[in-house]
Amino acid sequence: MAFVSSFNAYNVVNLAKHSLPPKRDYYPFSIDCPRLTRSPGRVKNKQSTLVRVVSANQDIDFTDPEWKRSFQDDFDLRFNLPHLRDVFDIKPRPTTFSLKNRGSQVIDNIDVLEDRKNGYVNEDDRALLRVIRYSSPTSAGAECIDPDCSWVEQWVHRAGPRKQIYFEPGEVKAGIVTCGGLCPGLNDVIRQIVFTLELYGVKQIVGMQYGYRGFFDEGVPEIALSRQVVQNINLAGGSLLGVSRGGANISDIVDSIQARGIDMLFVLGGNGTHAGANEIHNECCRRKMKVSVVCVPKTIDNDILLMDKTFGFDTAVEEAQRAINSAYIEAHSAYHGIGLVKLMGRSSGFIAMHASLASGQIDVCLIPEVPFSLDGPYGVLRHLQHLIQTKGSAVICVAEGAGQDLLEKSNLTDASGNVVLRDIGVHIQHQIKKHFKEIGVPADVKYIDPTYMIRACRANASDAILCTVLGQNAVHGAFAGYSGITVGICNTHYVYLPIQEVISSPKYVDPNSRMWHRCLTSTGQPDFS
Ligand SMILES: Nc1ncnc2c1ncn2[C@@H]1O[C@H](COP(=O)(O)OP(=O)(O)OP(=O)(O)O)[C@@H](O)[C@H]1O
Ligand SMILES: O=P(O)(O)OC[C@H]1O[C@](O)(CO)[C@@H](O)[C@@H]1O
Ligand SMILES: [Mg+2]
Repeated sequence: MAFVSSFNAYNVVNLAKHSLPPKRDYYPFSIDCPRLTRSPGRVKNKQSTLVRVVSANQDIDFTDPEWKRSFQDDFDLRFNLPHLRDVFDIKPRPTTFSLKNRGSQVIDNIDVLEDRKNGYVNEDDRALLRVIRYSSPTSAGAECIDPDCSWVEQWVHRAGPRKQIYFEPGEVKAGIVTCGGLCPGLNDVIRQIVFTLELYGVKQIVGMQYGYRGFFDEGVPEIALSRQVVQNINLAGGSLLGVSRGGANISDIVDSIQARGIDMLFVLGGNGTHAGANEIHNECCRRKMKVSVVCVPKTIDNDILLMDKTFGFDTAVEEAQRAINSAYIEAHSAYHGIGLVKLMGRSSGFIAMHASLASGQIDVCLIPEVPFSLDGPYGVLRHLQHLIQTKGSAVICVAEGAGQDLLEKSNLTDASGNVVLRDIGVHIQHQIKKHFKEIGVPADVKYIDPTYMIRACRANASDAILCTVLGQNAVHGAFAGYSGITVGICNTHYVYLPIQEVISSPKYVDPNSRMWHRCLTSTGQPDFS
């Protein structure tokens, strides 16, 4: 077979350690991981004031007529996808994925098939990351690179099946792992990954149980996955494989990957999981293991950079409607009723903002990105007083990460190192009761905390489609030979992004964005700062 010349060499030391049969995928040459280590940052403009920018961390001289070209070159380098070819001297073979192929059939001569009907994506295809041309930095939500906010094209790699692949499907062992908190759609993604792997002709697919723990806890064995096993898992919420936080020792995980002979690892998780997956990718690279590590971003918080949205978010927002609607009915039916709903969102207020917008029943939306006071003439409590006087009732939606500065600082962290937040919902509830008691006005406060109800449910239709496409593209990305990448949706197009580019920080609601402005227009709330 015309395939991958240097796969026949292996790393004898590592293999001996785990008493494995020799595999073709360990490569003894000393080639360093070539990935750039730059991260997004801020650029100084010529007046030396800091402009909010989309990317790049070097100083740019905007008086240089070539600055835009340098910026774009730098951008292209950063968004270039890490590929197994960067480390291994490998050659591709024609893909076994064909829309005319149904798994069992081996395609000997791909050229006889019509490419267009198979839907292959060219390696050089790109999607535009930013699509708005702002005429001024003062435009709502403007993300500017230079002081004039000029138009700079930023292209990222298009996701999809390639005509050439870098693995022999019959020899591949693929692993899937789900980490972090639950999220609607995890099962849909697992299911599509399995389906698509089988379409390529992969026979060995395993699920690692309970997140990264599954790699090192001998009490939780890997489980074999097949179309039959995953056929109906999308009908329920949760994760077939289980999830967990903490305990990610990268060296142990990579030892385990090596010992199990995993060639492709699909990692479903949020920011923390992505950081772990990137380290796994780098460690595999350092050990010269030919393993493709591909992430699928999972978080109801929608806080992953550069993406339109993450799967599970839509469902969470939809589920949050039920809580908001109940709070509204309670508040509306009571004399001086005040409904309060706390929604998830550790660092970002996307769920609270979108749920408020969707319900149309919220009078006050509080998110982590926008500071507020409870007390004083411009505080939330005075506004509630006004709402009770004028409307007779009020409904508040607060994100869990909002107003943490009003509470005692928390020194606790969870197993993954995330700060355990103080309960802003309980605090606001107490403050409202106290305030109305002090001013001698009756208020009937009803507090609803639907926290786990909005994520322990089955994906809705829009998330189910998103999960399907992301799961398929994750497999296409691995077969295309990429590693250390994640798959996302940018401006409605599906793309591959280097993990490193999406983990530099959580994505936040921009208080200057049109969406936040729309939310304020909808609630009619004033500025509480
Ligand atoms: N910086 C990091 N480097 C390596 N591993 C990490 C890092 N941060 C977190 N992890 C590991 O990734 C896994 C998931 O992390 P975490 O609990 O933060 O969830 P997450 O992926 O951010 O998802 P969620 O959106 O539910 O918070 C854990 O096993 C954790 O130990
Ligand atoms: O209680 P757990 O499982 O740690 O999850 C809570 C966290 O999950 C998240 O929704 C992220 O998935 C955060 O907003 C929230 O703080
Ligand atoms: Mg996280």
